[in-house]
Order: sequence, then structure tokens, then C-alpha cells
Amino acid sequence: MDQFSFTEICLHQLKMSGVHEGEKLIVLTQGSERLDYADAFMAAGMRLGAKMYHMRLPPVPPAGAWAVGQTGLAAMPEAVEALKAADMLIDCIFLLFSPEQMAIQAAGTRILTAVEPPEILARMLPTKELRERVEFAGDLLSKAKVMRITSPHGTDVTYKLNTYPAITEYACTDEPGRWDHWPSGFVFTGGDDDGVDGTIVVAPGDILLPQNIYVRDPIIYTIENGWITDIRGGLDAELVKSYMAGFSDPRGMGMSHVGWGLNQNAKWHRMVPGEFPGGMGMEARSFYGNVMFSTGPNNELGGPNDTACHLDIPMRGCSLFLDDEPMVLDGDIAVKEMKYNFK
Ligand SMILES: O=c1ccc(O)c[nH]1
Repeated sequence: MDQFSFTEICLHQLKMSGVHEGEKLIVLTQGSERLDYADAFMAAGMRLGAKMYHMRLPPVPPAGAWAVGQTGLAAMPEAVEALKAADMLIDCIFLLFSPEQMAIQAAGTRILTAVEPPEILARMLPTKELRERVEFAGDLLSKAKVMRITSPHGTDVTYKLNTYPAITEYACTDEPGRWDHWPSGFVFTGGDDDGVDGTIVVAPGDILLPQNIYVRDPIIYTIENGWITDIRGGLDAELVKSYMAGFSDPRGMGMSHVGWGLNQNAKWHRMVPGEFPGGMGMEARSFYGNVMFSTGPNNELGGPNDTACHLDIPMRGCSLFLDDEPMVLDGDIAVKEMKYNFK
């Protein structure tokens, strides 16, 4: 995408995030990554009269695995203080799950993560309509006590929901201290620490992130009292187990967030070679009617597990019930106010 168009979509983003004259914004990058994002956001912010600067951290050696929560900010408390003093941080590094992100949010700075390739950002711009449906979903989720997920492949798992908040992601943020991620379009929460039980069968066509692959043969997870006690299946199960073992951290077997996708512009099929422009798979996390469960940390929700071993697994064709009321039925949104009006 040319820099002019990139600036235009960033302008749309900043308007949707309520940026106005005189606000203090910082764009955070690291090494030589996403310097064009900083340029585009700064050009857009200047047009809205914001006071902006670009904070560029030194490069970090490329990690083999996706180790969440570990950032270059940890060694720089002065930088964290500067970010706490801003109205809005545009995070082009990916700080989610880090104690630094939590401290910055707690200080009232709103945070927008933007790390996906520009063509994905452009394809999945935030809209008021998406926000309304996601917020409706978030309200229902925040009141629920039990979530049950089933599928024709044999998934039947129950999450007790008495501990953690519901988090909405609709790809822009205009409230102090609120984090969001562009692009997105989903809701999630976490089960009680000892309150997830059952079986999840990840079926062919479901997606493993950060592996960015479609599953070819079923992976069967057994979950007891909030912990994965068994993972079995064929090659895909072996890949997951081997990846997780690489962290040498048994807390990777914890249950992380769980929820469903609502973004009609996100397409399940777009991760095939030739169509996938790279990135961390936010389109897969967001596609309409997916049910996504995740393994590993729950510290972003306020929980005690801060393992760096995290997988997100969006699944097709599932049903998801809150207190026995269907939210998603066979991979389709089941509640009128959450449905997109496909013409
Ligand atoms: O936006 C995100 C990205 C990753 C994740 O695990 C949750 N939400």
C-alpha cells in the first residue's frame, strides 16, 4: 500500500478512536519494524491536531516462538513513564500480556495495537456498526455464569464464568485506559481458574495460531479443573505438543481466553498461501461465527498465569451457549442484535 493510502486509513482509525486537537499520542516501534506505520500514524495525527511523537526501541533478536508478554519496555522504566503520561499509545510492537501494557492502561492511557500488514488493516477498518454488535455481545458475556461449547466433531466443554471480565475488541479505542487491536471484531473472557472441564476437538479447517496453519486431522484436548490434561491426535497434535514443550513451562497447559468472532469482513479462507499477506492472524481470530479458545496465560484478564506460551485456536461450525442461550449455532451468530445484515 502506498504511504498516502496508509495515512488515509490511519486517519480513519484515529477519528474512530476519538483523537482530537491537543491530545498527546505516542507511536511505539522497535528496530526497523513498521517505521512506515509510525510515519502514517503521525501524518494522520497531525491532521487532527494531535501532539505526537515516535518512540523507537532498539531491535530485539528474533524469537523462534511467539513468547507473549516479554517486551523491550521491561528494561526501560522511563519509557513506560512517558507512555503512561500520554493520552493514547499506538503500539506497533505487540505489548499484550505484558506487565508494562497493564501499567500503561492503569494510568489511563488508551492503547491501540496495530501490527498486521497494511492490506489487512485496510480490509478490516473499524466501524460503528461492528462496535455496536461487539458491545452487545460483551454485555451478554459479562452477565453470563456458564459458557458451554459443542461441535459435531465431539467438542463439549464448559467454562464457569465467575471471575474474569468480558473483553471487547472492535478495532478502535476512545475511552481512557481501554486497549483494542486493529483489526479485530470479537469478544472473550476466561473461565474460573479451576472451572473449565470437558473435551475440545479441534477439527480439520480450524486454525492454529501462531502456527498460522489449518488443522488437517483432529486434535483432542482433555480439560480438567481449568488445565489441559491430555492432547492427542495425529501430526497436528504432535506439532502443538512439541511447540508447547519448547517453553518448558507447565503453565502453558492452562486455559486462556475464550469467545466468539463477529467481523463479517474477516474471512476464514484467507490464510491459504497466495492470499495470506502474513502477520499474526487477526483475520482468523475475527471471522464471523468462529468460536476461539486459547491456551496459556490469563494475566491480561487479571489472572495469575503469565506464561509466555500462548495459542489461539479459532474453530468453525461450533455452537456456543451462555447460560443455555445460544450465541453461536453451528458456526453462525444466533442473536438478532449480534447478526450482521448480509444482503
Ligand atoms: O487481539 C488479540 C490478539 C491475541 C490474543 O490472544 C488476543 N487478542
